[in-house]
Parts: sequence; structure tokens; C-alpha cells
Amino acid sequence: MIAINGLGRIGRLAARRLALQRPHRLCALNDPADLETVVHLLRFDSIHGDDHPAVLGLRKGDWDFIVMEGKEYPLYHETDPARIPFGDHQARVVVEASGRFATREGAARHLRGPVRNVVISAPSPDADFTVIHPFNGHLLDPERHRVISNASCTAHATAPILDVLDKAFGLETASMSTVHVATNDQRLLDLPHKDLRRARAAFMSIIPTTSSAFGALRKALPHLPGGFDGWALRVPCLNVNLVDLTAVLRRPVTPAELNDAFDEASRVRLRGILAVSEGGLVSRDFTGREESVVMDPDLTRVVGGTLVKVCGWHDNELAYAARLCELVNRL
Ligand SMILES: NC(=O)c1ccc[n+]([C@@H]2O[C@H](COP(=O)([O-])OP(=O)(O)OC[C@H]3O[C@@H](n4cnc5c(N)ncnc54)[C@H](O)[C@@H]3O)[C@@H](O)[C@H]2O)c1
Repeated sequence: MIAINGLGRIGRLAARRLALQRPHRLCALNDPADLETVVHLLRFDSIHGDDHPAVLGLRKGDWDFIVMEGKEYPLYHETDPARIPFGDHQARVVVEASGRFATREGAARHLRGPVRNVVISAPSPDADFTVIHPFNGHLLDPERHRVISNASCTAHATAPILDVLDKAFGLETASMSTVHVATNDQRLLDLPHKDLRRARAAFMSIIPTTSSAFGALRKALPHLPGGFDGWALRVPCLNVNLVDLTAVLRRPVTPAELNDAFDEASRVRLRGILAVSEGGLVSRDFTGREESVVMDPDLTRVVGGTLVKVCGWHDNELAYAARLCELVNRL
């Protein structure tokens, strides 16, 4: 059974998805917000529209429930994982999607009674294992790896690109910038934040900042060339990021060879994870895509044979929630 802590952008998408696809597996939810607020935000979504289950709130005595597609899920309002009685509902896996407990120590507060694993919906500095499916999921041992990080949306989008380049041409070195939409970790208007740039109004500027994807990628794909690094440019958009990756390959290539390699990977080996888009699209057109990355062949460039630049889009919310749900279902 699966429980979810933190019903924000990612937690709600995961809850809706599990309620539609695996209602018998979802057992309980937690968020400090009150019942009316949680129900309202589950029903109305500014980005993903109304393509989600019928949702109601129910109060029985002191207890709150979210009803999705006719099934009742207990909703708690704790702020400390150690106080959430997920174990009473036979939860074996907790999705930690609050963004507040990304360290092993914090996430491990869920590990009580029947709860065997916690999956953090973000990179973690010290989780037992960082998964980027399908590249290292086979190494995950749920008995040994009790606290698991599902890396980040950017890491999930970047890993397939690196994988194709490395397998097809050999990867010497690489650098990546993610053109990343605003998230609730920024400020709507200028307001203190530990990152001075994220303290600035999110919808006014291009905001250069760090990306936790690099740490997650280094952990999940340790064979990557050393020094792989880059940054995020937060832009005033709501959904869908662009990964812009520059690499030096071991042998000279043409743009057509690069695009063919992505095309081939999208058909069988990375089907469902990497896709290739048709031409002329913009970020909005990728909302609702569930692949970790959708390559844009028009943007492929080669400079002098071995220096290449390739770009791929991803729905940072929906595609990430899809990978997260696949992981907890496998667990
Ligand atoms: N938004 C994205 O595109 C995205 C993609 C991949 C990963 N992530 C990661 O997922 C995590 C959540 O991101 P988000 O965008 O959904 O965040 P969000 O800010 O939209 O939601 C956070 C939720 O957690 C709840 N919360 C706050 N304190 C809590 C506590 N003590 N206990 C339980 N719940 C608490 C809030 O009420 C809110 O509903 C972050 O670590 C983020 O980095 C986000």
C-alpha cells in the first residue's frame, strides 16, 4: 500500500494518478492544509485542467477523508512525518513529496511499523539510493535501500540524452542548462529566500540558479564523464522545461546521425522514456506528455564534428509524477 506526504504540485498529480490507475494501492494522504483547500486544489488545476478523478471532501467526526472516484482516503494534517499514522493503513511505501524532508534523516521519520520504504520526490544529499528509471532501477534493493530518491524532473530528462550520446558515439564530456519554469520554491514578488536570485519576483526576470539534477545524475549514473555540470535558468512560464545539452563526443558526427540515434532509441530501447517531436513546437505543446524527455531535432547542432548541442522538452510535473508512480508501483 502507498501513502503520500505533501499534496503540492507533485503530490496531487501522484495522488490523482494512483486514485485513477491503482485505487486499491493508495491508502492515505497527509498535508498541513485543511480539507477544503486540499479538495479544491485536487479538483481545479491551473495547468493540467480537469482531466482527473471526481474529488469530494468528507468529514466523519474528527477525521477527514478525500473521496476520489468513490473511494475514501484518510487525510491527515501533520507537519512531522513521525506523527502521521500511515502505518495504521498498512502503508508499505511512503511518497515524501512535501519538499521538506529530502535528507535521509528527515525522510526516515516515516519508517515505522509496516512502512518499509520512503521515496523522496526530489534529489537527496544522502538517500540510500537515487533512481533514474530505466538506467539504474535494476540495482535498487528495497531491503537495503529503505530511503530512495527519485531524482529530479531535470535529471530524468537529461539521463536519456546522455545515455543515447554515450552509447551511440561515446561521450567525452558534457554540460547542461535547463530552461526551467517557475516553481513554488520561488517568490511571486521579491521576498527573502536563501538563494538571492530565487528571492526575486518569479514572473519578471530570467533567474539563473542552481539545479539539483547534477548531483542526482552523478549518483545515479556514476560512469558519466567527470565534471558534468551546468545551471538552471528559471523563466516566467508555468510548465514544461527545456534541457539544452552541449557535449564533446568521441567521434565526429552529423546532425542527421545524432537525430537518427535519438529516433532509434525512441522506438524500442527507450520507448516511453524518450520521444522525438515534430517540428515547430513551443513549450506549451508539451504539457501532458509523459515521456521523461521529448527531443527537438530542429535544435540539434554540430560544431566542428565532435562538439554537439541537443535539446529536449519535458513536462516537469506530469512526466515526473508518472516516473514517481511507476517507481512506487514497482516497490
Ligand atoms: N514542481 C515540479 O516541477 C517538481 C518536479 C520534480 C520534483 N519536484 C520536487 O518535489 C517536491 C515537491 O515539489 P512541489 O512543486 O510539489 O511543491 P509544492 O510547494 O507545490 O507543494 C508542497 C506541499 O507540501 C505541503 N507541506 C508543507 N509542509 C509540509 C510538511 N511539514 N509536511 C507535509 N506536507 C507539507 C504544502 O502544503 C504543499 O501542499 C520538491 O522537493 C520539489 O523539488 C518538483
